[in-house]
Amino acid sequence: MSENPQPVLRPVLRIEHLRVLHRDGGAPLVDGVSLDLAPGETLGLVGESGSGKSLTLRAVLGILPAALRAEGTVERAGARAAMVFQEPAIALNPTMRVGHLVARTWRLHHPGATRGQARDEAAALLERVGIPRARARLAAWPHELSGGMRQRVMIAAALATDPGVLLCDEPTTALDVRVQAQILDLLRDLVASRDMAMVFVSHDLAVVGSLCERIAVMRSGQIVEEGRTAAVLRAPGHPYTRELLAANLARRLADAATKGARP
Ligand SMILES: Nc1ncnc2c1ncn2[C@@H]1O[C@H](COP(=O)(O)OP(=O)(O)OP(=O)(O)O)[C@@H](O)[C@H]1O
Repeated sequence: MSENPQPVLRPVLRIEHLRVLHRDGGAPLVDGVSLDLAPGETLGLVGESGSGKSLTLRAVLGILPAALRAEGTVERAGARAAMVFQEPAIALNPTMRVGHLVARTWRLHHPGATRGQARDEAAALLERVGIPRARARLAAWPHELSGGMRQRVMIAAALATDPGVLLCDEPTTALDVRVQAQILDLLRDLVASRDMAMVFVSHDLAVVGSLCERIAVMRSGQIVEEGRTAAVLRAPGHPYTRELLAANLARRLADAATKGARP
């Protein structure tokens, strides 16, 4: 029988035995998380509120709150990581025009470039993330844009760093369902066209199911189950994953019933 081994790709992100702890002691908030991400791979990180998903992403990026510290290994193999946060209204600087934010971020990563080049790149990036009349919007303030457009600006700013890994922390939770779907389409398209890996934190298993090849389920700071998304959702091995699935299904059914009951 002939063997047909998969090429071994060097991971763009390797997390080993990551722990996040309070500086003044107590139980770890993230407790021994290990994950590998190949170039272009998509991983959904799910689990109930407080299970340690956001802190895992923040530890990868080195932006933990001052009261916390990380232990363990995070290797990025030269790939940059950029983060898209849940609430673009908070993450965006309200006193900076959106074009300036994107141009400035791009210029930080292209030191020899001129202001004019940075402006052109910013317009191209805003256009890439689906902002109509991008050049005219360079001068817009964040408050002049809708929530969905603001999240597109955040994604453009993340892309300006030319990341190998995009870390998304519930990037669509604050948006209405229609806009959510548009942003998910955009992320799907970006990951496919840029060979960018992505970690996508979400409560919503259906969203992860539609977006991510792999899934890791977190509970109390630990990964309790990990695998191909389709396999895990079809036949969850851990009781907690089954609970999460049941809770997700119940919520979806309740939402559908509420919508159906509207006059
Ligand atoms: N700055 C902080 N100081 C102390 N504890 C914190 C801090 N930030 C988060 N925590 C605690 O760490 C734990 C994990 O938080 P984290 O935000 O990673 O959870 P999460 O899984 O992302 O939850 P959610 O889905 O609600 O965003 C929680 O118990 C939280 O209360």
